[in-house]
Amino acid sequence: MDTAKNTLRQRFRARRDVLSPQVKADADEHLVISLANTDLHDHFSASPGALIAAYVPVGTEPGSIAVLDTLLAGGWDVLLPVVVPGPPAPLEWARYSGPASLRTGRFGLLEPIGPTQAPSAVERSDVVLVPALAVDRQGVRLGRGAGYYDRSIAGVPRERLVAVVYDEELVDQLPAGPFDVPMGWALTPKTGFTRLGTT
Ligand SMILES: Nc1nc2c(c(=O)[nH]1)N(C=O)[C@@H](CNc1ccc(C(=O)N[C@@H](CCC(=O)O)C(=O)O)cc1)CN2
Ligand SMILES: Nc1ncnc2c1ncn2[C@@H]1O[C@H](COP(=O)(O)OP(=O)(O)OP(=O)(O)O)[C@@H](O)[C@H]1O
Repeated sequence: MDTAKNTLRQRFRARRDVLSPQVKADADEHLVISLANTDLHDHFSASPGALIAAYVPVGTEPGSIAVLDTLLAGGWDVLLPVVVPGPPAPLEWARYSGPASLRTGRFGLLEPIGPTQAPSAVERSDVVLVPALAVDRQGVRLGRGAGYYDRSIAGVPRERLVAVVYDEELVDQLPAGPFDVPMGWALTPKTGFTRLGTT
């Protein structure tokens, strides 16, 4: 199972590695539009002022700081993950209050400088945007392979969990592992929100 997942990770990574800056920028712009429009409120029945857990994209991960700023401008409270020292453990969380509030943390990831909140903070979120390399139509998500998110989101209702991927990374089937937490939605640049696991 792990070999199968690792082979798939390499394959999806290789595709991201050759994304042109223009394609990436267009995709990020579309994500901003999806999140700025009413989709979020329609799908999650959460009003501005509600809490959304997001992530700061690195490399060719879909999304941008502009996505985070769009959420802030829309009145959302935004939480970002903080990786704690040591072996993989549940993520801690801290509030995003703008690009100046970020500093480089573990693995070169940007993290908020403000006070951190316990891992359970994510369970108060109305929406959780989860980074992924791919997701399938049943909701099985392929992540980086360290298990940080699977350790962190098991207590979040599925219908609040959104895997953010490029359109080609929403696929028919991925191998599922025992700890995989199923996603309720995919968010892709071209299609916006797609409900997962309902057929
Ligand atoms: N933008 C973003 N933030 C995120 C995640 C993510 O996938 N994307 N995570 C999703 O889980 C968590 C961090 N998970 C990570 C897991 C492994 C590595 C990584 O690069 N590991 C290297 C070892 C680097 C080192 O030891 O210094 C490796 O595996 O080779 C980075 C982040 C939380 N924040
Ligand atoms: N809740 C958990 N408790 C203990 N081990 C876990 C848990 N979740 C995942 N793991 C372990 O972490 C490793 C990576 O898991 P998996 O392949 O599901 O990662 P992933 O979902 O791709 O990564 P991530 O969640 O970091 O994006 C595996 O060895 C898995 O057994």
